[in-house]
Parts: sequence; C-alpha cells; structure tokens
Amino acid sequence: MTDAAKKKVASTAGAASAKARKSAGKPADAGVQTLADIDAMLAAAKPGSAAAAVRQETPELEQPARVYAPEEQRCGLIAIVGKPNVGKSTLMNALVGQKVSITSRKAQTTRHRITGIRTKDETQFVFVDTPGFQTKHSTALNKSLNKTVMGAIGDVDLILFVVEAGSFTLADAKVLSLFKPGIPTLLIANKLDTVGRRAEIAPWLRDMQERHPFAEFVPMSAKNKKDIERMFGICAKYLPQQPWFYSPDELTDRSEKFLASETIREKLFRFTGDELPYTSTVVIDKFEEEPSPKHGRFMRIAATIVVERDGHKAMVIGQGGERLKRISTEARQELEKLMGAKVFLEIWVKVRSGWADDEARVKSFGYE
Ligand SMILES: Nc1nc2c(ncn2[C@@H]2O[C@H](COP(=O)(O)OP(=O)(O)OP(=O)(O)O)[C@@H](O)[C@H]2O)c(=O)[nH]1
Repeated sequence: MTDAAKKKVASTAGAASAKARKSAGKPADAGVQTLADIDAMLAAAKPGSAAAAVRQETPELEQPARVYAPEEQRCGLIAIVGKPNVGKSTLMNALVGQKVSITSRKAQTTRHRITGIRTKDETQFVFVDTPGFQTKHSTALNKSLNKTVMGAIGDVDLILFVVEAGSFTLADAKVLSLFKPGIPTLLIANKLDTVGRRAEIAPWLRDMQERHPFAEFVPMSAKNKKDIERMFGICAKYLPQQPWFYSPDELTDRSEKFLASETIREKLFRFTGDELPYTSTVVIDKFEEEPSPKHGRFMRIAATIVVERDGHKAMVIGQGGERLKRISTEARQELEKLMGAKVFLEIWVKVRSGWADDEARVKSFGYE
C-alpha cells in the first residue's frame, strides 16, 4: 500500500466502517456470554487445568492459503483501550503475532496510537493500541496522550475495554465514561491467570454488567495462546463486510524508524525500572540504510535518550556506562531481528528539563 493510499484509508476507513456497521446492523450472534459460559472458560483458563495442559500440547494445524475476493472480505477497526498497565500492548502484540507495541511493568509505556494488523482467513483485524488514559497529571505530555486515546475511540467498529480481572477502579470508570454510545464494547477481563479464586469473578462480572451495556464479557489472559486465538472468533462478527485496508502480510502501519525509537524506549524502561520517571523519551537522529555486500542489509541508527535531570542521565548511563551498554545491546539485537539487518546503533543521553510540560517540545519529539 502506498503512503498516499494509506492516508486515504486513515481518513476514510473510520467513516466507511461506521457506515457498514449501520447497514449491517447488530451482529446476529452478539450478546452477553452467559455466566455458565464464563464459568466454563474460567475452568479451562485455570493454570494447570487439564484443558490448559491439552491446549499447550495440541499443535496448530497449517491451513493452506486461500485467496479471498474483495466482496468476500471483512475488515474493521478495533480500539484497545484502558487505564495504564492493564496489558493493552501485550494483548495487541499477541493478536498481531509480532511485537509492534512496546510493553513494560512500568505504567504509561505506550505513548502513541499504534496500528497492528492481522489477516486471518477472510477477515482483516486492524487493532489500534492506545496509551493508557491519564487521570493524575495534566502535563502537556499527558494531554497529548489523552487526545490520542479520544481520537482512537472516535470511530471504530469495536472497542476492547481492558481491565484487570476482578478489579474496577476510579481510573477504569473514567475511561469507560469516554465511550460514545453505539460502538459495541467488549469487557476484556485480562490477567485472569493472576486470579486465584475463580468464584470471586462471577459476582464481579455481574456487577460489571450493571455498569455498562457491554456486548460481551471476555475473561482471559493476554499471555495465553488459546485465549488469543479465541479472540479472533469473538471480534470478527463485529466487523463489516468490506475489502481489506492493507495487504494481508502487513503487520503495522508504523515505520521502522518509529519501531526503532520504541524498541530503545522499551529497553530504557526495562533496565531502569521504577527509578526513572516516565517522562524520558527517545529521539532518532539518524536512520540510514547503507549498502553492504557483507551483511545484505546494514542500518546505521543514532538515537538520543532525553531525560529531565542530570541525576536521571547518570542513572541511564550507569556505573562505567554499564547500563547504557545493556540498553544499547538489547535494543540492537532486537532491531536486527525485527528488520532482518545488521544494525549499528549509537545512543546518546541528553538533559532537557521540563520537556514534558512544554507543548512545543512534546510536539517536536513526535507526539500528536
Ligand atoms: N500475569 C499477566 N501479566 C500480564 C498479562 N497481560 C499483560 N501482563 C503484564 O502487565 C504489564 C503491563 O503490560 P502492558 O501490555 O505494557 O500494559 P499497557 O496497558 O499497554 O500499559 P500502558 O502502556 O501503561 O498503557 C506487563 O508487565 C505485562 O507483562 C496477563 O494476561 N497476565
């Protein structure tokens, strides 16, 4: 797909999908899954259960590829929305089958609207991962993150509202209050593997049913392969019949340069843990492909990690540069796999105090 065509899709896809949704009406088999279904699912999802063991051992059957004519195709936009750290990016990467959105234990890792694409049989699922909705601070960065969330849920065919199974906080309620009526919304009760007592989930689900007219409840774990497979069947029926927006082998609409900065940011957060404030970012200064008969593909990348204080800079660099070296090595290895190239990566650390409060700077670092 050309860039111009992609832009066209971006501006018309939402409207087209909404129109198709209206004409298609409510999916025939939509509706709340019964609590008996949920009980069965919970039983099967329990770690160490017989069903869970079988699912690990059953090999996936290879399906011969079939070509679908445009009139047979189904395609739509699915927003993945929720408060920070509930597992939205983990879910999206699992659905896409490859990492297109970074994850970490640190809340507020995702900063941009990221599209992940998966084409399965006649259906193309276009997932939109969003930053966790910020309720605490009103910096320019947080305002920009929230704008991204609002943009993403404006005109989609389906919303996956992700919460942690068994929990519903004020921050979850704030996200839920943003949803426009009319867009089918599924309650994704994620991290089910961390719920020890299944009996606690049923009353919680009943309570959730009263909070919002969810189209379905999906208790699951984004880390469980079988739960992920089940998601495609659940989501497909909400997507309109219309030709695919992307070619079937495309996984994301984001550029390699963007993925490079996100990969470095992920390693930065992984290796600094809670010590480093989340207002640290990565800017790519150079992203060049050079001819290399030896390596096939050779990429030269230079990046700057931007932090707010001298103390943070020292923290990122670590004793004798040890930490920056680890960040750099891990990022390089992952990028080499992702791009199928030999990568030369150079990372610098700079202090720019107050950037997250400065709207112009937030924009200049690539936020909307
Ligand atoms: N046990 C368990 N952990 C999970 C599951 N899904 C996600 N996690 C973990 O939860 C943490 C947060 O996951 P992310 O995918 O980064 O969460 P997010 O909602 O995208 O976070 P933000 O970017 O802050 O909005 C990570 O440590 C994940 O490994 C799950 O199903 N089970």
